[in-house]
Amino acid sequence: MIRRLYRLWPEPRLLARLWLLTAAQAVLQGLLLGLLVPVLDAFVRPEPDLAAAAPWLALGAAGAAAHAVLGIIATPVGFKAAGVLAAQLRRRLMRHVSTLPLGWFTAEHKARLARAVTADVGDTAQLAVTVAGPAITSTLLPATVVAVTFAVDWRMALLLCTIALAALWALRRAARIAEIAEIELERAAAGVAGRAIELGQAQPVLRAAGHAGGTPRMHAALADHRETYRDGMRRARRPFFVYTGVITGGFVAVLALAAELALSGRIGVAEAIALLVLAARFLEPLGNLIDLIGALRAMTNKIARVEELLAAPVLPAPAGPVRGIGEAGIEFSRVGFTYPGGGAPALSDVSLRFRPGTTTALVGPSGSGKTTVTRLIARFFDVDTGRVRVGGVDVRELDPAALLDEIAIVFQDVYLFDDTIENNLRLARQEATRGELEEAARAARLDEVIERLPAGWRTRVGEAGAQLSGGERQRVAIAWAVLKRARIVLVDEAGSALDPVNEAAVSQAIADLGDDPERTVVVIAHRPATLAAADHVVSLDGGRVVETGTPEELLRTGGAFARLNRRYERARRWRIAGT
Ligand SMILES: Nc1ncnc2c1ncn2[C@@H]1O[C@H](COP(=O)(O)OP(=O)(O)OP(=O)(O)O)[C@@H](O)[C@H]1O
Repeated sequence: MIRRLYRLWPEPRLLARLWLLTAAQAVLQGLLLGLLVPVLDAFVRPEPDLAAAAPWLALGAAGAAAHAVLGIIATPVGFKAAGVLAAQLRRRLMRHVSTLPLGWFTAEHKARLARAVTADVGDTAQLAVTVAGPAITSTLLPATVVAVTFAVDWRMALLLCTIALAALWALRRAARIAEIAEIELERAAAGVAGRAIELGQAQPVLRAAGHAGGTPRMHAALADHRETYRDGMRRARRPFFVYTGVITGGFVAVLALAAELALSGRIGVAEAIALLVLAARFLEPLGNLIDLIGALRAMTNKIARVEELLAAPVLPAPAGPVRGIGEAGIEFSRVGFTYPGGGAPALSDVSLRFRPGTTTALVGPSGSGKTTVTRLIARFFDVDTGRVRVGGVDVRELDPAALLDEIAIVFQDVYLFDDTIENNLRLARQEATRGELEEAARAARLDEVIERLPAGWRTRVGEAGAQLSGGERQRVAIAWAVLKRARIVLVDEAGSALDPVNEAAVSQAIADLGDDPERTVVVIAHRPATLAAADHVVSLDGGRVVETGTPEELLRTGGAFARLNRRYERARRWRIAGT
């Protein structure tokens, strides 16, 4: 455990210093107890001999002073450690996560990351100080006391060893049960958390259905958590009693042996008293271990969760990465790809070309592979077979940062930071001038939105951009693309049901992006306006390309695209009739 903790920290020096200080204090305390024997021997005589005791007392005083100095040094290190260690581990985790493929960031992984960065890292650092330290004391102090006892009486030392072995056996059982209980409680807590999120998100539906106070699933999750907690406590009781039994029984055995040795004259009174004090200082910290074991096991599980995140594989880095591309053309050559853990291939034998200065619309039924095409361009994942080239260079040979510099992604649900609209835009290019900001806003049709906002450019957009509508957030993302001068823009229109004003503005802004002769635009198209403005259409089905061509060509051939277009037209007529 100590080794695992040590390996976890990128700069473990502080941790090592703290533990070394704790260990030194524990060993020193044990050795100081050994001085009791000559001191008591000098005092428990018919004529107490102060002169014989004096050097031992002086040594004891020096040892106690050294112990106090160690304590003075260790206290600020301990206070500082938890915060510094948590910050170090968070930095390590964030550094690792920032090198993971973007495809790793699924909802489940994001939730795990949030939990690790907040709770697990903080708790582990806290426990490394508040639990690992006392655990070191509770192990090293008894070990030193046993060594010292050997110097006084080997029989008592052997008895202490036997008690320690029995205690270790009981402790291991208690630890196993505590670990299982912690994992089960964690599972039950995750269930409650999931239901709580559901309760928050589905409030309108739940209120309409008369379940505002919680769904049966929520109550079941709470009951499960309660029962799991009780069950864990029930199961932990037995090994706890066994352990305290070993410690209490050990104390009785120590008393009996000391009495027997003293009464039979094999040891003197001074040694008997010293042995009893040593045994008490042996049993007390050993007894504390049972209280620490639950926390130590909880720490093991937390460490395991952080380690799992740190073990997530990064994308292979090229030996000599290409740092830039000449032009922004994209080419898929016989690409095959299956998602990690996925069953059927998401793309099979896909060959495509996206030329600079063009806008290509990707169309096809749900699950046909449209999103996957855009993800492979941005190297969220690596292909299984074939190649994806950007500017003629295999994306696996490109420096990942250089590739992402060229790309802007306009998702269906754009995430904005809780800051002003200006600062959000500046994320694309920090040093952009006011003129450049305004030009990007105009190109993205964001200028008309900013004019309407109460504080203009200085309006705060709220948590995740909640003060803006979905279409307005998409306009910010398009402005990012312009400001970043991204030569490749990937747009996902899927699922973004916009009002007609926003829809027209966003479609027009996307169409304008494609007018730049150096820019390659790929749109997962769901709007007739986008389809009409596209230079090319790629129609996918079941992970394969079924049609490519200009919209006019594909309309003439009457295939999948023509059918899709007819559906869009019908939907548009319904809307016009309905409005
Ligand atoms: N992260 C993932 N893990 C496993 N399988 C996935 C993942 N994402 C997509 N898939 C699968 O890959 C296939 C292609 O999915 P993709 O998202 O590319 O389709 P799509 O055409 O964009 O669909 P939609 O229009 O519904 O977004 C589908 O079978 C889908 O279930």
